[in-house]
Amino acid sequence: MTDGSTQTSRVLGDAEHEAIEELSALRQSIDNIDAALVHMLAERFKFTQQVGRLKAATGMPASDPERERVQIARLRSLAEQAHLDPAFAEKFLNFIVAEVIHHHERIATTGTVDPA
Ligand SMILES: O=C(O)C(=O)C[C@]1(C(=O)O)C=C[C@@H](O)C=C1
Repeated sequence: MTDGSTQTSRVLGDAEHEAIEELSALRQSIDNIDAALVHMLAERFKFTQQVGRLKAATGMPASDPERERVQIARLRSLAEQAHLDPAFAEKFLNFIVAEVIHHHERIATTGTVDPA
C-alpha cells in the first residue's frame, strides 16, 4: 500500500523498534547495577554481622545513634555531590541500619542471625 496511513505506521514501527532496542540496552545497565547493589549489600551485611558478634560478645548496645548521625551527614553530603536526593540517601541508610540492628539483637539473644 502507498497511502499516507501505511507510510505513517511504517515510520512509527521503526521508531518503536529503536525505542525497544534502547529500552533493552538501558535495562541491561539497570540489571548490572541492581546486581552490583545486591553484591555490595551482601558484603556490607557480612561485615555488620561481625560487628554484631563483637558487640554481643562484649556487651555493647546494638545501636549507636552517634555513629548513625555521622553516617547520615556524610551520606547526605555525598548524595548532594552526586545529584542524588539526600532525603532518599538518608532513608535508604536508615532502612539498612534498621535491619542491621535487628540482626545485632538476634545475634545477642540467639547467637545467630538465622531465623529459629
Ligand atoms: O557501626 C556500628 O556500630 C554498627 O553496628 C553498624 C551500623 C551500620 O549498619 O552502619 C548499624 C547500627 C548502628 O546503630 C550503627 C551503624
